[in-house]
Amino acid sequence: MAPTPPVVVLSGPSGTGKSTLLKRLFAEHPDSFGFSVSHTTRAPRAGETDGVEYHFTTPEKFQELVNSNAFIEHATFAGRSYGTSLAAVRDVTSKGRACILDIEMEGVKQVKKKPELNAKFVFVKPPSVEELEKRLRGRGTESEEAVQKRLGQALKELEFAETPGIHDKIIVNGDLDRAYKELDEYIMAQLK
Ligand SMILES: Nc1ncnc2c1ncn2[C@@H]1O[C@H](COP(=O)(O)OP(=O)(O)OP(=O)(O)O)[C@@H](O)[C@H]1O
Repeated sequence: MAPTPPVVVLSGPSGTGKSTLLKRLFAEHPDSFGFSVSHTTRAPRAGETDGVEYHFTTPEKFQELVNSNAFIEHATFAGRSYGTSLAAVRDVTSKGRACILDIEMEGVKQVKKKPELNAKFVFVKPPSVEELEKRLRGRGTESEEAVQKRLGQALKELEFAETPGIHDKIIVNGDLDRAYKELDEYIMAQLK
């Protein structure tokens, strides 16, 4: 039997380039990867379908899932809960695809406590905080207040990433092509 494909956790400050790198990875290897479908208590937006973008869930049902230890990581942002269930991860790996989790620091800490997942942890680092600020502004998706908030959080994430033994691979996303090559080589080696 083929071995179960790996779970790869990608984290790093907002604006560091995770989505950009992942988009390219998925495009270049269309059959190798999948994202797990998360649970959320937020309402579906127009065009969103239950079980596709998210598993839309009531707060009561979400709490039941927390209590039954169904989530490998979960968190609440702005009053809405989000979680990644083990079943959602296995849905991806059982199809022979590596499951990529794009999560933030608190989620990383929780997944770290699940050694049975055998996850690999990749951290995407900006070349400098100044460059990160430039990218966040350049993306043009955030208000000034949101940029400041994300930068404050980024400093915490960068400090956390210094903890020895947290990440299996740290990639500095300075030159995009070079960073992509490093990510591609590391992840493809995990798939062998
Ligand atoms: N190596 C790079 N050099 C210059 N600009 C980059 C590089 N990588 C990404 N960018 C740009 O930086 C901005 C932020 O990238 P992206 O949205 O991929 O970040 P992210 O880490 O996924 O952020 P979030 O966690 O908020 O979703 C984008 O405008 C993207 O085009």
